Amino acid sequence: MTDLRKVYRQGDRDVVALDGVTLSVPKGSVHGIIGHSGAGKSTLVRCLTLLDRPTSGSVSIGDKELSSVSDAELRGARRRIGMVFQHANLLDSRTTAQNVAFPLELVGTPKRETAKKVADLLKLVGLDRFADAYPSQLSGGQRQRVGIARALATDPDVLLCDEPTSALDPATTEEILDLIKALRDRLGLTVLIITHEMHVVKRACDSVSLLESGRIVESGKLSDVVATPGGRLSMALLPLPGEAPETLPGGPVLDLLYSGDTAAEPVISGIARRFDTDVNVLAGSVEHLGDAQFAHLRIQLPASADLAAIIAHLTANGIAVTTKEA
Ligand SMILES: Nc1ncnc2c1ncn2[C@@H]1O[C@H](COP(=O)(O)OP(=O)(O)OP(=O)(O)O)[C@@H](O)[C@H]1O
Repeated sequence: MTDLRKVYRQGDRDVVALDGVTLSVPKGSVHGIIGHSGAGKSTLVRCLTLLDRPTSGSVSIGDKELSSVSDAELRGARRRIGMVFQHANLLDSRTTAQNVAFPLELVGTPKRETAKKVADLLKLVGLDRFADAYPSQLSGGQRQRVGIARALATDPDVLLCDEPTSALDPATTEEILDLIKALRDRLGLTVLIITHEMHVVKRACDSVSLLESGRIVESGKLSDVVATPGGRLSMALLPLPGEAPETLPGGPVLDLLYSGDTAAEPVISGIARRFDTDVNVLAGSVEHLGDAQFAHLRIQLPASADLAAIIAHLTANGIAVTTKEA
């Protein structure tokens, strides 16, 4: 999407819901868009699914621009994006198989082809034994699996997931996110997950954008944004406990941010030995993101420590250091 703007007219004033959103998601990757209520997530979903026309800017998949297609081409263009909703939005009077078949019926797919496709999709999402069950007989996680199978029925290039796990318990959330990643691997899908929950981003995404007041204010690979000292996403991905003190009498307080390779080194004992000093760990957070481990530590050194030399040593070892107190 390029320079996407959406302005709503409300009475006599304009509400800018999207204010120049530009984002390119590589094919086959899972990208999270995270934002608080009112950030513009729903508007973005509506513009991406072509339910709403952006005021300006464009949406493309591959080299096909979707936002400027004629009304006649709209249905075909929409099929390139499979949509997964917070609540699976299944038709209660239809069985699992009939729900998945629904988008195929809409485009007039022959019955035999539909039956084969539905059987394949149900297998793919692990629901082949539930083909004849009705939504009321399924758990929330199973219903969401049906929703995902239905979204895949028209062989989309992109899976757009709007708060796909917000209505699920933590264990089911993990199952569904793992399924989405497995489907990406298997089908080469490009996945966009719109969410307000950071754990969804941690679990499922390769890259992430922070949407705020209709703008993307930070964006990048998870491993890059987490390693940006002071970055909003970094602090949200690797938070320190709320009560961690920023200043303390007795000596300087430092925040250290480091990743996988460096995390293998014993950073704290390394400083203690090398500089013959005490190191007080005030707070810490360690996360596995993708294949790598990231750590965020807040430490305090004695007033007598050689601060400049310690910071130079840490920086030389690839550790980002922020001084909380001079
Ligand atoms: N149809 C509309 N008419 C006028 N203003 C709108 C309309 N839709 C959205 N807005 C405004 O655009 C801004 C973004 O809203 P949007 O619903 O996209 O945010 P959101 O991030 O999805 O929030 P939530 O998670 O609460 O749904 C808000 O200020 C909202 O009031």
